[in-house]
Amino acid sequence: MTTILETHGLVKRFAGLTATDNVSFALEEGQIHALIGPNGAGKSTLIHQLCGNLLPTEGRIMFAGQDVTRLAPAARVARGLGRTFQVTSLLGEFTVRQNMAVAVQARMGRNLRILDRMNARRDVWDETDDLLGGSPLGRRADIVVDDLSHGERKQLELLVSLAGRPKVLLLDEPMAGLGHAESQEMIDVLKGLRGKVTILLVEHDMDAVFALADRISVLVYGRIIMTGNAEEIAASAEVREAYLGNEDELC
Ligand SMILES: Nc1ncnc2c1ncn2[C@@H]1O[C@H](COP(=O)(O)OP(=O)(O)OP(=O)(O)O)[C@@H](O)[C@H]1O
Repeated sequence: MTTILETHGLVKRFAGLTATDNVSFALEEGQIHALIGPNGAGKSTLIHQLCGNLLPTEGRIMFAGQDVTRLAPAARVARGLGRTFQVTSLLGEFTVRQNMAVAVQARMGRNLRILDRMNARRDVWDETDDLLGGSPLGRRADIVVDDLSHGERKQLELLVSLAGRPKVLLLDEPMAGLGHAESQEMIDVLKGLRGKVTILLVEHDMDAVFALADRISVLVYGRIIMTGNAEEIAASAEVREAYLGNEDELC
């Protein structure tokens, strides 16, 4: 297995609080690796350091064999470290298909003053339609974003990220705010990405985590207390202890 993203002794301190406490972990190419932990465990702080929104106090982040610890967020995206909910938000008055085309064109490095000119760009539309064709959103391609449901927007944000052809996708709570049917559809969409893109998934929804993750790391008070597969994590007394009061979450 090849490690694509790893941290070495990562530490993030906020005043007196150590939110990331000597975290060393490895994300293997092709896997879906979930990061779980109780509220306040430091999951978002870790993700923010990986995508470059926060600088670590100590330690190193390696991506595709290179040290990216101090690289700006956009430079990480350009190297293939993608994430959802990034700065580029959806264009509410444009259709799903137009939003996708903008994302595809942005990856191709072309001008973002766009849609009229893009009528001439067959390659942009071809790739857009390929991406949409493999998604449940394909049937909503001509709907404007403002008319999409919350779950459909989340799916579109994911697809927009994929248009950047990331090597690794950092997903921060993709199930948040979704109803049961929408969550199930998102799980299916993410299952379809297995083997195509490496995913680090931060998620509170344990059904989704256990349905998707090849590996799971458990973060508690800023430290990774265990990494293993779903069975190992579910069977761990230490992990159950960490979720005390929420044990049902781990069923
Ligand atoms: N900018 C900040 N300044 C000070 N403290 C912070 C900052 N960001 C996060 N923290 C603290 O760091 C700790 C970890 O927070 P973080 O949001 O990373 O946890 P989390 O695991 O993502 O929580 P949740 O599951 O509730 O989203 C918390 O105690 C939080 O209050």
